[in-house]
Amino acid sequence: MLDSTHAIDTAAPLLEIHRASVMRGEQLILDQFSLRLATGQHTAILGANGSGKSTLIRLIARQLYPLARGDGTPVIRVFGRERWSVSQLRSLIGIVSPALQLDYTSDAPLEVFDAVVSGFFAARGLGLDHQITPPMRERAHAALAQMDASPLIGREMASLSTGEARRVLIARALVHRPRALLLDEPCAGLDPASRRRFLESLRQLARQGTTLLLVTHHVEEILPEIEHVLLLREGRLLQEGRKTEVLTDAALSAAFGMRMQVGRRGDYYSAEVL
Ligand SMILES: Nc1ncnc2c1ncn2[C@@H]1O[C@H](COP(=O)(O)OP(=O)(O)OP(=O)(O)O)[C@@H](O)[C@H]1O
Repeated sequence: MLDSTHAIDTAAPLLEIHRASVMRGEQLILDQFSLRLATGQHTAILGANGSGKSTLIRLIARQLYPLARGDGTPVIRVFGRERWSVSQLRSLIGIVSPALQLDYTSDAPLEVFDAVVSGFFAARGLGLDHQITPPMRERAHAALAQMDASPLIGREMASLSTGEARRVLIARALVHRPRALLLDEPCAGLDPASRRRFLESLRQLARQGTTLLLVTHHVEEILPEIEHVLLLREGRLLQEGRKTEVLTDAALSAAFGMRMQVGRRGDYYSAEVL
């Protein structure tokens, strides 16, 4: 089925990674990694420090390239297609990472609304050649409201708290109404109450139809809506499947290299080192 706004094949998986290997220098960082994400299949990728999570995100964001395969078959496809421009890709999969946050909260002046609306131009802020149309303005306001970030309009990005800046950057990614949001360590730096409030706003997005791909070290951040979990270890897929099958003491202990015990608190999971 073709979607007229993006000319995409909506019957194809949203994201397919087929046996991707990535080298950095002499080191193989991702080793034959595969992932298949259907629209609506909220997924968590869990792994210890150095397991390859950021490398995977950089691969999806096209900031790193996989080793070509001898048979020429595509390693990454989005809605069944290998080639997309970076701006087309952003309008299908929004990405929010700590690296992006660092860039947007640096000292170079940038006002919150400008940061969000400039998402339409894939630019860090607004330039003289950027023509903001009324629908763009409206969409930027709606995305800020969706993330409870409207009161921040007028503030400088550099003046925001970690959690506030993250909400604004998610709003920026949402201006395109992306099919999926890839969130790298979305709760890093948040206190426990802010973390829970933030997770609840992500749940709203998931319920409203944005497919979430969450990359994290923390089992506690796996939203109830996420049913599909991948465990990464040393650049390889250790285990993949339904949350109830993957979040076990044995699997987490293997992923993190230490004895761990999984617990449940209401709709969320928890894990502690024994
Ligand atoms: N530019 C690079 N050159 C060489 N090795 C690298 C480079 N970038 C990352 N690595 C190595 O690749 C491995 C995976 O790193 P990556 O940052 O993807 O892990 P991660 O799971 O995101 O870790 P963390 O949770 O600490 O952010 C690590 O062993 C790291 O040292």
